[in-house]
Amino acid sequence: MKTIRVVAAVIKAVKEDGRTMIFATQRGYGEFKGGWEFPGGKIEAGETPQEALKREIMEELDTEVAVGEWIETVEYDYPGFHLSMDCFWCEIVKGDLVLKEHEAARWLTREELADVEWLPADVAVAKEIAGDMTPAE
Ligand SMILES: Nc1nc2c([nH]c(=O)n2[C@H]2C[C@H](O)[C@@H](COP(=O)(O)OP(=O)(O)OP(=O)(O)O)O2)c(=O)[nH]1
Repeated sequence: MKTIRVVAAVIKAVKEDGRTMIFATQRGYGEFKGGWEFPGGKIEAGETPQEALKREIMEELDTEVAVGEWIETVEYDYPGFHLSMDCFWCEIVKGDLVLKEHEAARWLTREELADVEWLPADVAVAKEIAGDMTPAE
């Protein structure tokens, strides 16, 4: 089966009340339209995952991110292809997260991470991230 190598940004921000929020986007086109994901895309030849991620977030959201720690690499079999997806913590350096390709976006608290319809490959990542975040007091 064909393998698609993708990189995804788990963009976090600390809000005024001290809570950490995660940015989730809803796909606006294609096979998975309507599903929720972490923004990102396919790694092109010659790119490091970090370079691909910075490029994709600039293209999709008009925003510069700093790519931080690697979280995990998701390996998932879709009916037509195998997905290998590197997930990284990211923070916004500059920009307003303009939705150029996505249908919608939400900032989610740890508790809200279970509230959106994640793409099949993302369900486990969302759980893992919730486990890494500090619960609300
Ligand atoms: N970006 C992203 N893609 C994901 C996630 N979960 C998941 O299953 N995918 C799948 C959907 C797509 O089949 C593939 C990513 O492709 P993409 O369409 O975002 O990549 P791209 O921007 O380079 O796309 P394109 O120019 O070829 O349309 O990975 C996720 O959290 N983020």
